[in-house]
Amino acid sequence: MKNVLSIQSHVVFGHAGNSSAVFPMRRMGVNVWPLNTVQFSNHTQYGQWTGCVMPATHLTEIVKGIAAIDGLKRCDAVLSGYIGAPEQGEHILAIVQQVKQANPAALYLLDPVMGDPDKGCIVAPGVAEFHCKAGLPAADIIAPNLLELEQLSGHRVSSVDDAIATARELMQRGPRMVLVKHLSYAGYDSQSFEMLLVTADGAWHTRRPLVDFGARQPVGVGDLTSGLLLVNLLKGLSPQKALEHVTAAVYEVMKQTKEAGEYELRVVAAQDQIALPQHHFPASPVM
Ligand SMILES: Nc1ncnc2c1ncn2[C@@H]1O[C@H](COP(=O)(O)OP(=O)(O)O)[C@@H](O)[C@H]1O
Ligand SMILES: Cc1ncc(COP(=O)(O)O)c(C=O)c1O
Ligand SMILES: [Mg+2]
Repeated sequence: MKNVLSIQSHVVFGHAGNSSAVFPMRRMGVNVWPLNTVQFSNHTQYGQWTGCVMPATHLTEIVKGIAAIDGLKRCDAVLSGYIGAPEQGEHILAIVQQVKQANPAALYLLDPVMGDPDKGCIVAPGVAEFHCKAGLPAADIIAPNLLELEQLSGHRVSSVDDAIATARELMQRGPRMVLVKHLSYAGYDSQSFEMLLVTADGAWHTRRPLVDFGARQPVGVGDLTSGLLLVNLLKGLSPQKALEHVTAAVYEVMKQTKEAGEYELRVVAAQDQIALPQHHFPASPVM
């Protein structure tokens, strides 16, 4: 069984950050060690929440405890997502180094959650800069959405070819794999939801049908997406197969959430379809 140290937000009510990704990752057969960067009542897209950001030293302290019982060598990957303050980012990078010292084969997947004021995703000042300057070079895999891809690269991205070139540009600075987890207006077709996975050797593209949520889009979709990608890779799937599973599994969750008339993701109800999706969306090689 693989072990993932998952460092992201925790919401008590609903699903975002670890509250979105941990259960599906476990359901896929991976052991998850959740380490929470914040504990909030609910995600920030409600416009109000209670709770607090953990002190950055808390993250290091917990990992120190795991090191003290000689547990770090069993860590196969670190996943990071929503962080509450840029200082937490520095502590996370030190944790990644420590894990890699204990297990040189460990992977680091960075989901550079940067916030999107239009969507109501609120992230502390300095976090986006942290991802661009320090996070990117330290990551083995990154999973930006289009907005995050543009911020990491410092330029607009307006087509699939552009997105591939930009992913490769970012790969010059560190990561060896880039998942563009929402191509948005850079995709081929505004009537479908598209993703792109880029490695040194290839690029694969998927599309799935849009589920109409109107203006109130569910939150935590990105966190679910990056968590499932990591699990698939740890389980030894090829990049192409990993992307196909993620595309279908997240679609099943979206579909069931819509059918139930819910706003919060139905990760528990859709667990069997996450494990064995009933839809298949091929990942087509690009170029
Ligand atoms: N099949 C789909 N149909 C409609 N909307 C989708 C579908 N899949 C994902 N979404 C929405 O697309 C957005 C994904 O945006 P993205 O920026 O990649 O992720 P996030 O903001 O969750 O990190 C989310 O708002 C999600 O609700
Ligand atoms: C607490 C918290 N964690 C994580 C996220 C990121 O969610 P998503 O997967 O939609 O990017 C958000 C977005 O608003 C959030 O409020
Ligand atoms: Mg996101």
